[in-house]
Amino acid sequence: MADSDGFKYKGDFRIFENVDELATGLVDYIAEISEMSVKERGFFSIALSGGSLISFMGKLCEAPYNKTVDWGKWHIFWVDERVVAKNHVDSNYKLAKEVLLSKVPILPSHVYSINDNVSAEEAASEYEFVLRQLVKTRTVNVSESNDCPKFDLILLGMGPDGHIASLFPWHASLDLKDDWVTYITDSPKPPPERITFTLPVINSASNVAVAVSGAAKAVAVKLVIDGYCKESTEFATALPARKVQPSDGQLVWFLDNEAASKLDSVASQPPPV
Ligand SMILES: O=C(O)[C@H](O)[C@@H](O)[C@H](O)[C@H](O)COP(=O)(O)O
Repeated sequence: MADSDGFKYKGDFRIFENVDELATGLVDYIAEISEMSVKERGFFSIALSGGSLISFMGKLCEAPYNKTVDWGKWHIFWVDERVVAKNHVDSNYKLAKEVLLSKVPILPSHVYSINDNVSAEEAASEYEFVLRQLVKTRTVNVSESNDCPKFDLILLGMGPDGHIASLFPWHASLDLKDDWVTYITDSPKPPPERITFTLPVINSASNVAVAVSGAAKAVAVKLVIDGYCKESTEFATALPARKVQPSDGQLVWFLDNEAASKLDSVASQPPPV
């Protein structure tokens, strides 16, 4: 449905019976984009968020992916990171390392984690500097319409408030146009200090996937995809996830039945016989 300003939400969605099937669908898709990117560019640049998304990715360590994926070509980034030590329980890097990076042959020099020895502000500007170098060498592709990095794949989760990465509803960071990476010190989801890609970078990617599960997210999913929800007084336009609209790329949602349960297209299906 179009918003009052005529904005019409674009994106595909895939709905799965349960989180196990969602995880299989997601890793199949990641393996496919990886193969395509390596064929086209010789590299695969992938940016990860934190949260349950990473547990879904655990299936990449299993057959057939552990053998068929060209791990040596992967370059791994973080869409957002909590400003904590890399061995801290809140670190997105630590989670990805435990679930995936320590179990597959990704080259340590291709893992671009955030400097955990400096302030949030310094970490964000250092990370942007690193990205600029990698865009120059085209390890990360560049967008043709702006000078932003064009990641082969950006993976996002979504909170019940509609946040993605560390971009939260009504936060000034949502309006940044020129920065690639920014920092916040007031995250409503702990811990408070985080660094995050900005919307222009997320929306410049070739592919963006949002993986969401559970009934607690159903209202936000409905607001973002359908643009309204009778059970909520929130404005759909305020949800950061609704601002994820790749300008020249594909957006795919991976949902389990519970998260998708309020969508128009699902609610209008006849009940199974
Ligand atoms: O570091 C973070 O906190 C995240 O990157 C954040 O954006 C996360 O992806 C969502 O909050 C969904 O997390 P869950 O899937 O665990 O609910």
